[in-house]
Amino acid sequence: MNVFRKLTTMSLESAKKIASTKAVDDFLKNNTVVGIGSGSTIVYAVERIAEHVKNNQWNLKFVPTSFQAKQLIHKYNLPLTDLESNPELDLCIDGADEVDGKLNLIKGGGGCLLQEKIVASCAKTLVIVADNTKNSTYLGEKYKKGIPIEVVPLCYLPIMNKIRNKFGGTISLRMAQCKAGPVITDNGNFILDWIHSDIEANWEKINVELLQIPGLIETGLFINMAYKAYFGMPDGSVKVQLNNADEIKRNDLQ
Ligand SMILES: O=C[C@H](O)[C@H](O)[C@H](O)COP(=O)(O)O
Repeated sequence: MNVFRKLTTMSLESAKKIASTKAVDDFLKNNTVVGIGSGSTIVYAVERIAEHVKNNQWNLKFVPTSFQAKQLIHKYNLPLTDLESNPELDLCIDGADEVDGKLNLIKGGGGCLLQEKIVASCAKTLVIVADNTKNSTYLGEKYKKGIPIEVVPLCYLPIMNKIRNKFGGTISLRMAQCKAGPVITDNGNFILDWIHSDIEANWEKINVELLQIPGLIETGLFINMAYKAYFGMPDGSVKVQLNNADEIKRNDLQ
């Protein structure tokens, strides 16, 4: 492996780890219900959570946002629960593909956006952990693969046409890497990736309009949902970004 490439990869992984460690140390409390996000960064958060549970004998329960998250919860022998037993969560920790200046997010690069958004919406506080490459001014500045959109398989093509005709941009059906055909989500659906590179885009309005399309289940636009984001920086520090919007839930200030 090229040495430069190896060093870059290592520093990104360590950036994910320091962000996750600090977020967990700041937000995890005893006797709470916690949502566990999906992706590569959340792995470090769960590692840290498992240390707290073991060292402090904490009584916590965990709601997964994907098959992967459920496996992580099992791997560390953490107590698993669901939204039927625990419809209200104290905290949800998750990664993101991009975080803009207002803490709006693009999520779903790993195809897990639907359950992630449901679980986050049931939590008092959503905290995001990421490496510094995810920190941007506007959505689409850094993450170039487009907005992930989960759709019912039978209408993926009309939905692609409707989005293209109404909003422009380019849109594609996400194809699997080790299987012939499309990616199938944990919910049995397809994912579209929509590239719309207007830096002035009103994502809140677009998100509402997208959700009007029959068969379009959910978007990877998480608008005004995150309270705080932790970014691991190349110098080993952690940058913390806060959502100052009045309506955002903030259980660390209570
Ligand atoms: O569908 C995947 C999720 O939204 C992830 O949280 C997101 O893609 C970030 O993943 P990673 O931490 O691997 O960059």
